[in-house]
Amino acid sequence: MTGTDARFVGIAGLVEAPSVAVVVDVMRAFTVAAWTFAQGAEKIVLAESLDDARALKTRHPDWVALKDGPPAEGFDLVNSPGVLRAADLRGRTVVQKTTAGTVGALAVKDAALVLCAGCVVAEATARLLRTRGHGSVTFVVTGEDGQADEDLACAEYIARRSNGAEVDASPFLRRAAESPAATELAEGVRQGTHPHDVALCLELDRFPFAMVAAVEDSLMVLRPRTVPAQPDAPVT
Ligand SMILES: O=C(O)[C@H](CS(=O)(=O)O)OP(=O)(O)O
Ligand SMILES: [Mg+2]
Repeated sequence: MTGTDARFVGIAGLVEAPSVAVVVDVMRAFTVAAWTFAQGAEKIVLAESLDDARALKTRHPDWVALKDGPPAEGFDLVNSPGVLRAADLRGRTVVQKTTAGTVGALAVKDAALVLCAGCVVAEATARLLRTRGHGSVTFVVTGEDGQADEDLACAEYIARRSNGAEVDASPFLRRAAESPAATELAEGVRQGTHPHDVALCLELDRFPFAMVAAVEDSLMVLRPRTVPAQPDAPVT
């Protein structure tokens, strides 16, 4: 492969399953997912609906159910990295349902490779794309019908890094910091928040792993995948 041929689409713009999809949700689903793994979770089941999430929790009482918005009966956690980083999730399975991120990942469940990403796993995601040598990558910009600038900026940054280009991250992070989503989180418009959420969502490369989603026993399951630093080394 000589480089990534990137296209950027909103969820509604997905007409057919791409071969390789990078689903981006900076604020907050995939920042939360990364923190979930950092806190020890084994896997995340991406739920199709709130009812599905509740049903999974009922069937597996030891699983941890998480949704966006305010705390709700039947759910253990909210979609907030500031809240998540205080949780002990060692060995746990987490069920996640959010408005944008999880919907985007489920929309590309038939793709050959699905990565879920935010700023906190940007370089690991780009490295995985480089090491696997895929030529054509569809970046799913999950927020605001594909217009969310925090997601688009992150997607554009990962696309450039996946080609091995030296990229100054600051303008991309500035766009994310100045996005409507960041303002809504900072001003308390969104619910189920923590004061550090925006800052945590903007921590570039906080984690060394990428996140790969795949269908397992008819559920869409997200797992961390550590990617070797050397561009040509095999993926673990
Ligand atoms: O939790 C979030 O930040 C959003 C939901 S909302 O915009 O606050 O209602 O969900 P996400 O899927 O993480 O973008
Ligand atoms: Mg979002």
